[in-house]
Amino acid sequence: MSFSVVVSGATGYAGGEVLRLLATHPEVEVKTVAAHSSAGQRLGDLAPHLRKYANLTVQDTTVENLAGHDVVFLALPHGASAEVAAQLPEGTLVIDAGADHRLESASAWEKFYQSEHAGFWPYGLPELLTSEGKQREALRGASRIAVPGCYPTASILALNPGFAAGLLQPRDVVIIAASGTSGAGKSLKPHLLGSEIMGGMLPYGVGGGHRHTPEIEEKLSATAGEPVQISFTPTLAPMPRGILATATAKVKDGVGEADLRAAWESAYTDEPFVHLLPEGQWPHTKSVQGSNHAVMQLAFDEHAGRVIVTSAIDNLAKGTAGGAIQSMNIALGLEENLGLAQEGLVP
Ligand SMILES: NC(=O)C1=CN([C@@H]2O[C@H](COP(=O)(O)OP(=O)(O)OC[C@H]3O[C@@H](n4cnc5c(N)ncnc54)[C@H](OP(=O)(O)O)[C@@H]3O)[C@@H](O)[C@H]2O)C=CC1
Ligand SMILES: CC(=O)N[C@@H](CCC(=O)OP(=O)(O)O)C(=O)O
Repeated sequence: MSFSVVVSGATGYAGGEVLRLLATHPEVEVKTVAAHSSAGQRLGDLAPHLRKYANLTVQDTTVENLAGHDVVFLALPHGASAEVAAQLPEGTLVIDAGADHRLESASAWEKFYQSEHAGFWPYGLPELLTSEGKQREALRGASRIAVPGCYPTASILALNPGFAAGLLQPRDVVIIAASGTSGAGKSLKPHLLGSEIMGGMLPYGVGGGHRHTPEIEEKLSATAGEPVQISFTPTLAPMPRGILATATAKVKDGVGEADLRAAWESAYTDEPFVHLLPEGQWPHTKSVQGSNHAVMQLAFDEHAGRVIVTSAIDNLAKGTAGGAIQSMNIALGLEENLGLAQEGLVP
């Protein structure tokens, strides 16, 4: 049996990546693609790389066009998914790549998104260690899933094992992450003009203002069982895809390198897509490009009393579309790695 799927936001980077990965998925059939301003056009004229779906005509994102499928992927701008999602049948699996249902805290949502909170769905990060075990269990049979943001995926995976094992201090956590330009979506943005971003790097959202700050804090706090406070700085890197996050936290008294390594190893050793690299190897964004894998390495800086964890993901794969499909597989009771067999694209 195959599951019928509609991808809304199909003409965007995230929706396009969902389609690219689903093209090799043996248990689903993409029946409908939808978007907004490009409705009525042939997908092949807008996204020629998606050959399998070239002859599908882009539909408008309406409840009527989305209903009637087993699975609905929403890859729309923030704020655009909540209203349509609320009108879809309970039995439909709805997977939202946008932010609308990621935050449990209504006040954090209102502060960072300046709009009404739409509610909270199970968080689509299967490897997250929670007080009730791995988040994977909360996704089994779920009918609504909120896919994490790309920076939160890289950052939370980097620090979660240390908080789950009670090894890290909850204050003075610093995360600096570099993202490829596709993280900003396909619409024209003045700070992303090719001639200015190629060959150079710049920070943005500096000083605690980036909307991924509350998302990272909320999930790490739930794991730690106490409020975790982070300072997060994103930067733009001259590459189309990829995130390299460097996260550092002070360790608790008496914690050493062996404790840290044991915690990260035990968190990820059985995970199909998240890996602590062998000692001495450090993550490279190229090695996960196009794949659903996340790779990381840690070091203990004894002088500073801090653990330093560097993690790499592809923002469009594990950071969005890959994570969304992995979560779909779990929710539907399929093998978790279906449609996600791609290795990294090197060089
Ligand atoms: N890019 C990334 O790395 C990541 C993105 N995400 C999230 O995925 C979502 C999509 O991002 P991304 O693909 O980058 O964005 P893009 O700008 O590349 O694409 C946006 C898509 O949404 C459609 N769209 C725009 N406005 C509306 C609307 N009002 N109603 C319905 N459809 C609309 C567009 O259709 P049309 O072209 O026809 O107007 C297009 O298909 C966002 O919520 C983003 O936060 C999450 C993690 C990472
Ligand atoms: C480079 C870049 O601009 N990145 C985006 C993050 C994209 C993403 O994953 O986050 P959301 O799903 O929350 O939009 C940004 O900083 O806004």
